[in-house]
Amino acid sequence: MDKTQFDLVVIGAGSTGENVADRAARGGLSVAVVENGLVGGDCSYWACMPSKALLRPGEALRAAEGVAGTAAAVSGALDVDAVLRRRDSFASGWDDSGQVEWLEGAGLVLVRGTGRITGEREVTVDTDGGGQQVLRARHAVAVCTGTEPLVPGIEGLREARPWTSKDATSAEAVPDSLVVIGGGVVACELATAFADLGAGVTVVARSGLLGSMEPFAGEAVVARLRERGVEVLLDASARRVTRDDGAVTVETDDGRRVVAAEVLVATGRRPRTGGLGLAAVGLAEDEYPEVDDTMRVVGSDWLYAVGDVNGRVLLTHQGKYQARAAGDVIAARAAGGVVDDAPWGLHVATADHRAVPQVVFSDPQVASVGLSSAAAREQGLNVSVAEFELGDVAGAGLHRDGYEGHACLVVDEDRSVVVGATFVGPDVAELLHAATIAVVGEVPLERLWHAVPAYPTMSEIWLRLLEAHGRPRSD
Ligand SMILES: Cc1cc2nc3c(=O)[nH]c(=O)nc-3n(C[C@H](O)[C@H](O)[C@H](O)COP(=O)(O)OP(=O)(O)OC[C@H]3O[C@@H](n4cnc5c(N)ncnc54)[C@H](O)[C@@H]3O)c2cc1C
Ligand SMILES: NC(=O)c1ccc[n+]([C@@H]2O[C@H](COP(=O)([O-])OP(=O)(O)OC[C@H]3O[C@@H](n4cnc5c(N)ncnc54)[C@H](O)[C@@H]3O)[C@@H](O)[C@H]2O)c1
Repeated sequence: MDKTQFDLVVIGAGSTGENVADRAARGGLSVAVVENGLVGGDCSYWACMPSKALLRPGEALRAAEGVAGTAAAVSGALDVDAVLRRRDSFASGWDDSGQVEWLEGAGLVLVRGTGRITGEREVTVDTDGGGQQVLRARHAVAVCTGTEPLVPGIEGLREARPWTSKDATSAEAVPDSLVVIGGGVVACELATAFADLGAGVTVVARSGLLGSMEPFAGEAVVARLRERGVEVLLDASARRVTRDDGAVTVETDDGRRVVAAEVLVATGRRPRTGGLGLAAVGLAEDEYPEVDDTMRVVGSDWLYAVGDVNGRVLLTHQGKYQARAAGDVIAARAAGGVVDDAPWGLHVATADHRAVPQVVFSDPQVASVGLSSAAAREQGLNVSVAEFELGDVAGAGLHRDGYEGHACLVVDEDRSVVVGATFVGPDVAELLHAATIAVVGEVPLERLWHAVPAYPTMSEIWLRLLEAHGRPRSD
């Protein structure tokens, strides 16, 4: 085989790129994967895994402290060193040899270096060894290069050498104090983690927290952070940042000053497309490429953009879901086979539009799927919202003394189906998939009344929410 010619060339071996490549190879294609960092990408080394490894010990401690009887069995604070060493193991010590072994075992060819598009179906790699290799794709090129932190143009911020989520998730030590700029998922999770680990944390958010979710979610996270001694400044925009004698000062536009050892910027992401050569194929270099539901770039018959880089949904599980569709459709198109691109078909990522599940591992956890009530109304749906206090469910009371939590279902009354759900409270993450199934399956409320939650589990929240909504008549 000509080593420079493959059926598919994938740029980026993160969780998305790995899955595009694997699915296409299972479909019979030869695949090269180009990676200039660690095989496995952000999720494995600087995002999901290390951040959750930093958060889990605090959760476990709170769980034990929250039950009379076990509370007496735990004393003292977290063992920070042990937490950091456990985090290291979840990041595989930032060594990707395990993932490389998997990749090669799957029959994929790894090319280490930085790839860029230099023509139709052509990728030129500046290899890690210092040379260049030109890879030609018979059928398709898939760009799976992810996103990078967006550092806003706040005066002095860049010069103050801020932490990004990459620095925070791989931190070797816990700073005495940390100021977090931003109010989204990264800000909430990392503020929680570093507060658990003993840092004095301040959050500076220009509006509320978790703004795209149901308002009660962000409000609950703010309340708990404050209860635990985190200073949360809402409706506060960072105006200027300075670093002197090791300390960082963040000044807000209403004149407040926060001094801390480190500043973490958590203000969103931008596509990692710089230098990728997208301009050579008529696309903007610094924008999320527009794709159809098979992840093919609009206007092209060979270029795909999958996962974070297309900006549809910045979540590992959705990137992998897109990857399964894209890998399969690339193989199908290469074979001249049938393409099933109707909504919910084999080769499309329909769930991206209306059934995305997400868990924020803050304290309390926030788990949501589908549309928020505000988004559903904006879409013109005839919406009703059923709400219930999770703490009033027997299983939740057993789970933790004085359990506090809240949940809601967003119902499209015209179709009598659930289009969104949000659960807030300790350990609600595992409640979410039932809601995802209800939303994706468009299960009529009439039928949901027959899905009986076991007693006494937290899942009885479903029964209470259905009762709060009222039983629909089936005639
Ligand atoms: C702090 C944090 C926590 C998160 N936690 C969660 C979570 O709990 N759950 C969840 O679902 N999502 C989470 N996310 C989001 C998740 O990390 C991303 O959605 C996911 O990593 C995207 O995967 P990807 O493969 O599309 O991109 P990436 O993981 O970014 O992979 C892209 C790969 O492409 C490589 N690359 C880039 N350019 C080139 C080039 N020109 N040539 C060669 N290689 C290149 C990069 O080195 C990288 O390995 C979190 C994000 C952050 C920041
Ligand atoms: N558990 C998870 O699933 C998980 C965890 C972490 C991250 N992620 C994903 O990673 C992505 C990135 O997360 P994120 O928190 O960085 O982004 P985000 O979009 O969730 O939040 C960005 C925050 O920064 C604020 N902001 C934006 N520009 C600003 C500016 N100039 N000044 C001050 N504030 C500004 C926004 O108001 C918002 O509060 C998200 O899409 C998220 O879904 C997921």
